[in-house]
Amino acid sequence: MTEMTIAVSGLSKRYGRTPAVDALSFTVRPGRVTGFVGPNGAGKSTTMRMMMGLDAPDAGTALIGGLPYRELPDPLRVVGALLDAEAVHPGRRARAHLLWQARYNGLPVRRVDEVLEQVGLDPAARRRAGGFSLGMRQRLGIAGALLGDPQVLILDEPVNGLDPEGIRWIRGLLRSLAAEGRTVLVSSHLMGELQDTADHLIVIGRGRLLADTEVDELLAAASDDRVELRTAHRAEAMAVLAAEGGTVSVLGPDALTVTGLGAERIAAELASHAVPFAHLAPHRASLEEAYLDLTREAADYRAHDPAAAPAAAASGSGSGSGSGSDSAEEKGR
Ligand SMILES: Nc1ncnc2c1ncn2[C@@H]1O[C@H](COP(=O)(O)OP(=O)(O)OP(=O)(O)O)[C@@H](O)[C@H]1O
Repeated sequence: MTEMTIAVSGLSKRYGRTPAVDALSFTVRPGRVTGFVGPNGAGKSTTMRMMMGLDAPDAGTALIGGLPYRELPDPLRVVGALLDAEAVHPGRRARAHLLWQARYNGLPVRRVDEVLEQVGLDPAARRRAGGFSLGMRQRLGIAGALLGDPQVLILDEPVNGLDPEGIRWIRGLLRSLAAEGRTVLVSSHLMGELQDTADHLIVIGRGRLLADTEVDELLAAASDDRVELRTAHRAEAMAVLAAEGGTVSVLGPDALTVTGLGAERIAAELASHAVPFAHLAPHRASLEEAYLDLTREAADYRAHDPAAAPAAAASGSGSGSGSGSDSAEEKGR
């Protein structure tokens, strides 16, 4: 079977004078969940629409299994997409909507009941989509994407509107689709949403690539050697660890962070000075922190550009450690 990658190369699109997507290149591979992240207005939806042949690029290509979407011989069996959950006619019943989609695209009708069950909408199959909650409409859109049993899934903000049970469900679904060897691209403007879902991340800002990275690598790079320590004997612990060359800062009444000494060394020093402690663990950065580190310099740059206010606001909380000398903008080139 052809390897069903999504290959984006030099992709660009402007709306008037605004570049929505700017010379973007990346590859989405099978067998893993790839998160597509960036603040509101970063260009995720525009990129996905170009992948699906719904918008024409000004330059560059977006190929699925080596072909533009419009040249795929049997597109719905190759790619399933959720681009706009509001696209269902409100008067149409869920099952009738999927039946129409299946018949129109020459897909087996039995798939309709299979996908309704897969997304947990079978009890609502005969209800009109107009009465659905946003979460139910998302599930119906995902059912439509799965109808052709496609190798490639392109889902724009599928978590939007889902309740906690729904979020857990979609995580499981995406992970199992990837485990079956499918190519899964899922966008979100919230990094945290993808923390337990994505294996790989494509991060964009203002239409440009900021990072193309394994989630684990990004987290490791952002986690540095900070160790969190809880002890009721804060002053003694600070004295011992500072004397050993650690940099200690106070997090709370009984909480410290220590850099410059590993967790094992800290445990050994505290034990040898008979300072009791309750908790000692290496700090593990959240995806949100890693993302802020990654976009900080790009955000500083954007803060001087009034046209970029939404992107700057979305990534400008300013917490965390310095991001070193190579800027996120440079990494993207
Ligand atoms: N049809 C359009 N006409 C004019 N401008 C558009 C159109 N579609 C998108 N844009 C602009 O292109 C830029 C990228 O928008 P896009 O919707 O692709 O971003 P996004 O990353 O998907 O954002 P969100 O997270 O808000 O969905 C934005 O500046 C947006 O205003």
